[in-house]
Amino acid sequence: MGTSLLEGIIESGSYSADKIIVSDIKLDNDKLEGKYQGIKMTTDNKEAVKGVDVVLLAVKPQVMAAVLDNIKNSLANKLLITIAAGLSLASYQKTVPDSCRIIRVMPNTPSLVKEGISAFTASENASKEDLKQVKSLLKGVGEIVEVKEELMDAVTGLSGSGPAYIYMVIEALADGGVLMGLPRELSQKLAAQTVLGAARMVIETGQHPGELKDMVTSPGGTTIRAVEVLEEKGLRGSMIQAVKAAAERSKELNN
Ligand SMILES: NC(=O)C1=CN([C@@H]2O[C@H](COP(=O)(O)OP(=O)(O)OC[C@H]3O[C@@H](n4cnc5c(N)ncnc54)[C@H](O)[C@@H]3O)[C@@H](O)[C@H]2O)C=CC1
Ligand SMILES: O=C(O)[C@@H]1CCC=N1
Repeated sequence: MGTSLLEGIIESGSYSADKIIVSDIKLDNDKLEGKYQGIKMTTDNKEAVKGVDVVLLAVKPQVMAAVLDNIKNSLANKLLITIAAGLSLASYQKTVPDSCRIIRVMPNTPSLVKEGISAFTASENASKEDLKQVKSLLKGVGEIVEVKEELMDAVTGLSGSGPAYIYMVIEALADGGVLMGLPRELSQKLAAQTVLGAARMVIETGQHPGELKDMVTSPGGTTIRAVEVLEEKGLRGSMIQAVKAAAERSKELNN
């Protein structure tokens, strides 16, 4: 996820590569350094955060405590942005200096192609400038919305993890096309563009998805036969339960 954000941020022009230091214990130096002139790479988190104004943490929730403990002495007066699922603002505040402002963000991987959506929530000591900064950083990679912290687990279950559910839908649609005789490549193209087009219809017309579904569904036609199958097999119930399961897992990660 860190790489998706990094590449989206640089390519959208939100930040130039020569202002960024990437720290990762497993660095793929050649790849990023070759691609983005001036970007600095290190495996030393402590070194990386020393002279900067903004620190963005993109490690797994399970290693966050160790990473924070290692860098906490360099976080005074800095803006800390974290994209870790589940971890509350309070869980960081236990470790970082009081003067450190924290913004918790839940992005998603389509940020890589500037079609992401990120939700964020900020600590009380975050300034208007901090909010502006995070918005300008993330707006280059897609939509951005501010939410109350108690909604972050639900956001994680929906838009954070959601791209995976939709990739499964696209893969399954393509399999269906292949089953009915379409070549794989054509089938995948038809599937992906259908998902993209349907999403655009919801966003651009503002119509209820049920109403848009009805527009496709001719009486006695092909679509209603498929809708009957999807209802029998529990597509909508499965999606609702999937979002719930992921949101509950997000909550568990804070324990
Ligand atoms: N993958 C996704 O779609 C999303 C992930 N997130 C959050 O992003 C974070 C990263 O998740 P992924 O990108 O999926 O995991 P990942 O395993 O692909 O990336 C984590 C990176 O952290 C590095 N790393 C591990 N320990 C480190 C340490 N001590 N110091 C410096 N670097 C270290 C790893 O080498 C790796 O490159 C998680 O907190 C996750 O909850 C948030 C939204 C979406
Ligand atoms: O699977 C995960 O835990 C991360 C958080 C949201 C998307 N991926």
